[in-house]
Order: sequence, then C-alpha cells, then structure tokens
Amino acid sequence: MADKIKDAKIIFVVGGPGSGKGTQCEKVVAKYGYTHLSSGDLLRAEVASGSERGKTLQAIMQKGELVPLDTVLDMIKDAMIAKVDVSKGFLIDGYPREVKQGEEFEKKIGAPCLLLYIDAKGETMVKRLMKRGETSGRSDDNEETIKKRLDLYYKATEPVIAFYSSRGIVRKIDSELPVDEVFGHVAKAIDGLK
Ligand SMILES: Nc1ccn([C@@H]2O[C@H](COP(=O)(O)OP(=O)(O)OP(=O)(O)O)[C@@H](O)[C@H]2O)c(=O)n1
Ligand SMILES: Nc1nc2c(ncn2[C@@H]2O[C@H](COP(=O)(O)OP(=O)(O)O)[C@@H](O)[C@H]2O)c(=O)[nH]1
Ligand SMILES: [Mg+2]
Repeated sequence: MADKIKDAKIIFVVGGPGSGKGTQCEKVVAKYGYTHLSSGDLLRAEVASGSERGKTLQAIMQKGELVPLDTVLDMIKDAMIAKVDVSKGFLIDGYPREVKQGEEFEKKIGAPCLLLYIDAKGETMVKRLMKRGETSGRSDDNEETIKKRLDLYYKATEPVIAFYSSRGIVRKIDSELPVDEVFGHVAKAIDGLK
C-alpha cells in the first residue's frame, strides 16, 4: 500500500488564503479526474465531528495558526490510502504550509511532481475572503483572522515555493485573472506532465 502511494502522481497546490486554490482544484477534478484533498477541509471535517481533537483544532484555526504537523499529515495520508486504487493523481491543496511540512510529507508519503503556485496580491486575497466570509460560515473568514493567516503565509509558506523552485517543479499561476483564464494556465501546467 505504501508503495502504491509513492507511485501516485502528487501535485501540491500552494497559495495564500483566498488565492483561489479550492476554485482551481474543483476545475482540475472536473477535467482530469484527480482526487482533491484540501488539508483545511479535512481539518474542518474533524472540527464538525465534534470530537475532542476537533475542539483543539478549532481553537488553533480560529487564531489563524498552524495545527501540529503530524495531525494534518496523518489525515492526508489516510485520505490518500482510501483513494489510491481509484485515483489518477492527487491534488494536495493548502499543504505544505511550511518547509518542514513538505519534508515530512516526502518522508512519509512521496515526492510531488508539480507545485502549482496560485499567486494573488495581498489586497485581492483579503477582498475575496471578506466576500467569502459573508456566506462561508467559516469562523476564520473574519478581518482579524484573515490578517493573521496572511502574515503567516508570507512568513512560513512562501519559503516553501523557494524550496521547490530549486527542483524545477514550480509553476507560478497568476490568479488575478478571471477564473477560466487562470484555469487555462493550470491546465497547461498539468498537460506538461509526462
Ligand atoms: N496544512 C495545514 C492546513 C490548514 N491548517 C489550518 O487550517 C486553517 C484553514 O486552512 P485552509 O482551509 O487551507 O485555509 P486557507 O489557507 O486560509 O485557504 P482557504 O481558506 O482560502 O482555502 C489554517 O488557517 C490553519 O489554521 C493547518 O494548520 N495546516
Ligand atoms: N475574481 C476571481 N475570484 C476568484 C478567483 N478564484 C477564486 N475566487 C474567489 O475567491 C474566493 C476564495 O477562493 P477559494 O477557491 O476558496 O480560495 P482558497 O482559499 O485559495 O482555497 C472565493 O469566494 C472565489 O469565488 C479568480 O480567479 N478570480
Ligand atoms: Mg480553500
């Protein structure tokens, strides 16, 4: 089983909060049949279950901080194992959040063949998240937590992009464009995979 995951096609989808990762991943699923695993969604499912662990997670996410690395990684790994037989590849959305998360992922699961870097301006991300907050019901889509998530993104997550750039697997996607144009560039990057 472990070997099967190692041979799977793995794409990291990295970008700031509200940059459009989830939006693009949905479109990739529709066109390519990849399995979309959003680390944030997995965490929110645990919170929604009402478990003790979920309560601890909720408090961390509410503050816009990172939950313990092993928690997220175990959740992603379990979700991958559950799908590996029927999946053409995996979109790992919102992970890694810091270089260490990427290193641990590679030790326990495998190496990504592509990193889609979904790039939008800070002010664009804030605007989108405030708008999303009107309907998302997410307790972290509020002005104060958004600011913290953004700060953490620049501090901890941007170095992830530099780390994988040196391997030549990063494709930077301008996410200021209309959704379908953004997707055109995403599709080109995926079509470029052998
Ligand atoms: N690898 C991850 C992924 C998520 N989180 C936690 O879960 C929260 C929400 O994650 P996510 O849904 O990925 O949120 P954003 O990056 O803000 O992106 P978006 O809401 O736009 O999808 C983060 O703020 C963080 O507290 C984490 O700690 N570690
Ligand atoms: N104008 C515009 N809005 C977008 C685009 N991508 C996402 N959005 C909006 O921005 C918000 C955040 O998008 P989401 O996919 O949840 O981003 P994520 O936080 O990176 O997963 C949503 O309300 C989307 O409708 C885009 O390319 N253009
Ligand atoms: Mg998302």
